[in-house]
Order: sequence, then structure tokens, then C-alpha cells
Amino acid sequence: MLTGLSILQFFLCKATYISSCLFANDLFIATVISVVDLPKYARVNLLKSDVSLVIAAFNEDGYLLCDERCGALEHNNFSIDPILPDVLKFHPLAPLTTHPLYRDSHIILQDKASCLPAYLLAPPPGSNVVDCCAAPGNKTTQLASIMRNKGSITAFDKDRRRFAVLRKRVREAGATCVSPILSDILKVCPRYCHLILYTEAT
Ligand SMILES: C[S@@+](CC[C@H](N)C(=O)[O-])C[C@H]1O[C@@H](n2cnc3c(N)ncnc32)[C@H](O)[C@@H]1O
Repeated sequence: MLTGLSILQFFLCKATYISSCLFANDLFIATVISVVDLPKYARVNLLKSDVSLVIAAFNEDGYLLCDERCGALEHNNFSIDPILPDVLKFHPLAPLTTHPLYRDSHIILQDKASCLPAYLLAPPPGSNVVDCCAAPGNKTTQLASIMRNKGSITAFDKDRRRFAVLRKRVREAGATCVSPILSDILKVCPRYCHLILYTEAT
């Protein structure tokens, strides 16, 4: 039997539960909206194309290059990132994964934040670089693009399945200066690295 007080407690409890569900739901909706709001970034693979050719191809497909400062991107607009000259910014819903430039690895979908380490490292062509944690290969192929395939990139990953993706991406990107190695970087003999000038591990 519920007393008057316990009935009140029961309903208070329910009310708290319902409001926490509503709050969780709001949080979920807010999260979905913020993910949908994020722009898409496409890095031009300089091993297969160049920025002006990619811009021209998108223009032909009805995309319009606009100034980064013009605010929120319209559906078919895109802009050049103000910091990264080989990175293009698109509307969050731009259907880039079905675009031929993506399928042929002329562009690589890579978030702006992920593009920054290799851009800041900026190894000149002819460098010897070790990518310690390379799969799926976004930064590895970006480094190859920056180095114009000149020099060497030794790309380690210890996860067999992710390593397979790395090899595929490296091949598709035409990154011939990359040697993928399936291994735990921590087990690699330091002697091996005597030529290394740059390392990148993210
Ligand atoms: C966040 S992902 C790297 C993303 C990659 N740099 C890119 O830009 O595409 C981390 C990777 O590090 C690998 N990894 C973690 N510890 C490692 C180790 N000790 N040796 C080799 N690979 C390792 C994981 O298997 C995973 O594939």
C-alpha cells in the first residue's frame, strides 16, 4: 500500500526520470545537429591533380567557389581553406563520397584538424619520414603529397585490418614513396631509424 507521502515520492521520482529522458533526448538532438553542421573538408591530392584542376572540375559540376568570409556555405558553394591552400571546404551535406574526384583519389576527405600536423611539419621533398601510427593513411598520403613523392615515408601500423586499409589507400593515392610496414613501432629497433629526420605520430 502506498501512503500519501510515498505516492508523492513515486511521482517525484517519475518526474525526475521523465525530465532526465527529455534532457538526454535534447542532448542527442543537439549532438546530431552539431555533427550535421560540421563542414566537409577535401584535401587535394597533389600526386594526382592540383588545386586549380580540382576547382575547375567542381565548377563544371555546378559547385561555385566562394570567398571563405562569405559565412555559412550554401549547398553548392565551396571555398579554399584560409590556412591550408590545398584544402577545400564544402557544405556539411555535399555528396562528396560519390564524386568521381573522390573515387579516383584526386581529393581525399580529411578533416581540417587532421590536415594540420603534416602541414606544419612540412617535410621538404627528399626527406625521410616515419609515420609511427599510420592507418588508415590520411596523414601518410598527405605527407607524400607535400613531398611530391620524393624521399621516403616509412609507415607503421600494428593493426592487421587497419594496415590493409593503409596499403589500399597508399596505392590508390599513388603515394609511391611510402613503404607500409605491419609492425608495432615500439618493437622496431632504434638502429633502423638513424636516417630519420622527421617523425609524425598521431
Ligand atoms: C588515430 S589512428 C592514426 C590515424 C592516421 N595517422 C591518419 O591520419 O589516418 C591510430 C593508429 O595507430 C595505430 N597504433 C597504435 N599504437 C601503435 C604502435 N605501437 N605501433 C604501430 N601502430 C600503432 C593503431 O593501430 C591505429 O591504426
